[in-house]
Amino acid sequence: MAFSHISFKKMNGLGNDFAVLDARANDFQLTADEASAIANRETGVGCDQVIVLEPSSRADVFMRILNADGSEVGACGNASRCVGALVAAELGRERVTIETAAGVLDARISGDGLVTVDMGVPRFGWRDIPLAKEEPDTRAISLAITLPDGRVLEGPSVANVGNPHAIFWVADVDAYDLATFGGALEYDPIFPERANISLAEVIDDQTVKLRVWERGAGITQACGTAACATAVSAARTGRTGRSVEIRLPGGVIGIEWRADDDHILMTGPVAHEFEGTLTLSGGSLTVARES
Ligand SMILES: N[C@@H](CCC[C@H](N)C(=O)O)C(=O)O
Repeated sequence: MAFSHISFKKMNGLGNDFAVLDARANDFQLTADEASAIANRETGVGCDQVIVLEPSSRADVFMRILNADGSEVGACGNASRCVGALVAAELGRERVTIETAAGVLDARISGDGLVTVDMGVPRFGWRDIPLAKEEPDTRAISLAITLPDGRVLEGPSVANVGNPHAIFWVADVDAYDLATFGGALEYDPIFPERANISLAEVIDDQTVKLRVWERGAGITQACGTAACATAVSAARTGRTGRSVEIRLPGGVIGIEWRADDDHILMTGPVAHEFEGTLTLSGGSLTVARES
């Protein structure tokens, strides 16, 4: 590791949890192995993603996102809300901007403790997802998967909202054990950069129930970008309107796919868990929890 002591904050968005490290004043780079060690729930801080805050010349902060397996990615909806809340509190403002590898996001804090992030415009072209081969209609691609119990999942919608998502529409999301087959779908050859895999059930034209297997992290309590990708895919396929409530195991995210400019507005809560210090000594990581 390129650091010996660094403080962290443990936060979550609807149970999707993060170790947030601050490299703005104290410059360091994490390797994939170091991020995995921090994410380890037995020996590290324990989290789905490691978030590193860095200086930005285009926004109030740059947010680097590393999955629990160490892979670096372009977007994380729940972490965007957490970082938005942190930086807004630091600056004493209600609106802040966050640069990510996928672009600059605008975050707004409302008086009710919720944070709204403009997640930008979704992309649906097969090269944008990306997919390994041309698919003429990304509202339902030609992928079909036979599950170990013989049932078939087919025709997922796909979308890129800064990261790749595949959404399988089913009648009952609880009738499937996503943990047993999510990993194989994440690595299906149709997804050259792997993908986040969701099962989605339409409750009514304003409500969708969602379970997510996250690329690089496995099953999580909530995934903000999956909520965005699901909402836009639901609207695109005529399953819902453009304003929906996405119900995840960890709670509810509100999504509005704005008609004026196609930007996705994601609204949800953030939570502070505890703070602490990471120390590297003799090549091993120790975690001291301070509050
Ligand atoms: N939990 C996040 C998504 C994190 C990245 C994702 N696993 C990927 O690899 O694309 C969210 O709330 O969006």
